[in-house]
Amino acid sequence: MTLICYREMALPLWKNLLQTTKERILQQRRLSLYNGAHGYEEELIKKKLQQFAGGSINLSKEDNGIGILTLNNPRLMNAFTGTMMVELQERITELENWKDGKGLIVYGAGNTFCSGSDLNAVKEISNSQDGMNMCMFMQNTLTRLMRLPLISVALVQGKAFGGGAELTTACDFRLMTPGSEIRFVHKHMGLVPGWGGAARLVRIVGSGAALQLLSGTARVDPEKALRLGFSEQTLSSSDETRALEEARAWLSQYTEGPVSVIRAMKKVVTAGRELPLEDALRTEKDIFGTVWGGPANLQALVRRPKHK
Ligand SMILES: CCC(=O)SCCNC(=O)CCNC(=O)[C@H](O)C(C)(C)COP(=O)(O)OP(=O)(O)OC[C@H]1O[C@@H](n2cnc3c(N)ncnc32)[C@H](O)[C@@H]1OP(=O)(O)O
Repeated sequence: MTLICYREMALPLWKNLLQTTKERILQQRRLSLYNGAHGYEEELIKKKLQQFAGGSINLSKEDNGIGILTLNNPRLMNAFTGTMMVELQERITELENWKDGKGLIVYGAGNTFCSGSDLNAVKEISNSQDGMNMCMFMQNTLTRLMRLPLISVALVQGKAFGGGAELTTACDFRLMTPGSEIRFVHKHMGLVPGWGGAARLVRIVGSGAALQLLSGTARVDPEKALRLGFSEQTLSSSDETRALEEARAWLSQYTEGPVSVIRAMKKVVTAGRELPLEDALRTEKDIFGTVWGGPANLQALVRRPKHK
């Protein structure tokens, strides 16, 4: 009798768990670009990447709704090892499931951003199948980062080279510290960007400037980045703790306010940025429906604020 009751209680729980897991996988597929239909073999490349260990990607979630994502491999100027690529994907999944999140700062440990992919690992996966799978793996992950309902900013200290430069373009904004440098060095490696960096760069600075930065492997210092509209601001300090504090303060101007509204704001902009106009308008209507008559809206109607 007890056994039957226990089974009856446990069954809906299992069903619920299965349903949630299924929904999560479906949501990840929707937010990603590539799947098996594109010849993408995720499990194969993950297994390969796990062989190149080192460093870590750390995430801390603060009470103010700001997440801090740290690239942590200072011995190699925060170059992306294989396990760091896999960990980045895991942290992005965590951020997708963080319902209280409003903002994200991406930065590198040890006063430098990231020197791109780990050249030791790259040498070992230089065949075409691994290269294509790694490219699709990183594009999927960085596209999901770009589509997070969080306002994201790359805090660039020291150097952001190659894949590190590409990563900065997956954030909504970039802040640079004095003496820092972003550089798409791919041409020197006989490559073009493959983590989605070229497509995103064109949308940020325009096709002419993007072509110059890529084909000239130009050094982008804070002044040049400001001129190009690539960076929002040059911070006053290049000290890690103080720069992080400044980045937090800068981001807070935009994350201040109710979670539901901030997240909805990022979603309407993502739709506007990515979809054809009519689809973007319909998406905006749907997202509007999630905040209209919601708690923040009703409270504002009671307060009747004057926007002086
Ligand atoms: C997606 C496509 C890509 O990302 S392709 C990779 C593009 N990136 C690169 O080619 C960066 C190559 N590295 C460099 O140009 C220099 O190391 C830079 C980043 C300018 C730093 O110079 P510097 O401050 O003098 O330090 P360093 O050269 O002594 O470097 C310290 C240790 O870090 C290592 N390191 C650096 N970058 C990488 C990398 N991408 N992959 C693997 N290791 C890297 C250096 O080799 C050096 O290590 P070690 O002390 O010699 O053992």
